Amino acid sequence: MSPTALRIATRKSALALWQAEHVAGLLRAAHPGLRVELVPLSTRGDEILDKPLASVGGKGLFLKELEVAMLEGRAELAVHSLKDVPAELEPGFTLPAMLPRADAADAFVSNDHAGLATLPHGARVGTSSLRRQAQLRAMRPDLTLLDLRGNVGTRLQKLDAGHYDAIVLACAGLERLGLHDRIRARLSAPSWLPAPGQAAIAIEACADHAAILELLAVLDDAETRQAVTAERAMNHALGGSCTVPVGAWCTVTEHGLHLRGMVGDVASGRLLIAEAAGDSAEPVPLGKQVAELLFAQGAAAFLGS
Ligand SMILES: NCc1[nH]cc(CCC(=O)O)c1CC(=O)O
Repeated sequence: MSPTALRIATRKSALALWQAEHVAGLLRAAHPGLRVELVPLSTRGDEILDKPLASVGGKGLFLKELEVAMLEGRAELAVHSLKDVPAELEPGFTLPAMLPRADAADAFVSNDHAGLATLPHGARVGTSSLRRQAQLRAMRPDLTLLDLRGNVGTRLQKLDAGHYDAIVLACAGLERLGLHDRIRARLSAPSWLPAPGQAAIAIEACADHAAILELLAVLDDAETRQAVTAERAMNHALGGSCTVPVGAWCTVTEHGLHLRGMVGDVASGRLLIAEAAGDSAEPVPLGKQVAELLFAQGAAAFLGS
């Protein structure tokens, strides 16, 4: 029997609520008559704001409460930014849909400066992402890198309050929040790599609820899934945590997939970069291949902890 209503577990940040509303609208349009509502929840990842994410347990913090809500029957699905979803899901869960990807570039955001290249010597740049820190170090060893956590609105407020000369955010998040005007410059591939899965919205559900999975799967975008599956497979093969600076960018063309991957070191600003092409039906082997190429360049020394 097909469900008549779906409840979407979501975090309460403006970006999370926008994404959950977006999915709700798509589900209502795809399934006329289906009732869809939001179940906003607090997660530990949202509550712990004073420490770098990597030191308090990583990405899973943002998912846990939403997964518990699904297990307890308070929601049928959860909506996430795929980049916040760990390489390996908790047992019993699956990602039945990934929406078409938005702009995966990062955004250079500043009130006083047009781009990274024209920042004055020693300028203060805010980001707690190790991937962003390592790439900033590589391009501009002179910069002062400062931690910056919180949701998108909080980060912009801290910039506007003068705590930083510039900050780095995801273009996709700014665009979804109607903040496109804050993007001073795009930091984009191939010279700057996004996080695995950046700019893709994922739907998570219990793996054994076949009727629900069927309703959700209509929103899946095959090309996005191929690309982000390759990126996430690479990340997983590298150890798949957010305690290491890892970037990945996979493009999909008529000729197949092309994956470029990066492992970096924040202290030295050294970046290892590898790339390979593969068949669009085989994204996981491609991700593993690029991870192997990075290991062949010495990635293990960057990952060791
Ligand atoms: N880490 C928080 C987060 N998770 C997803 C996005 C942006 C949207 C996306 O990548 O889909 C952001 C904000 C940011 O990095 O600026």
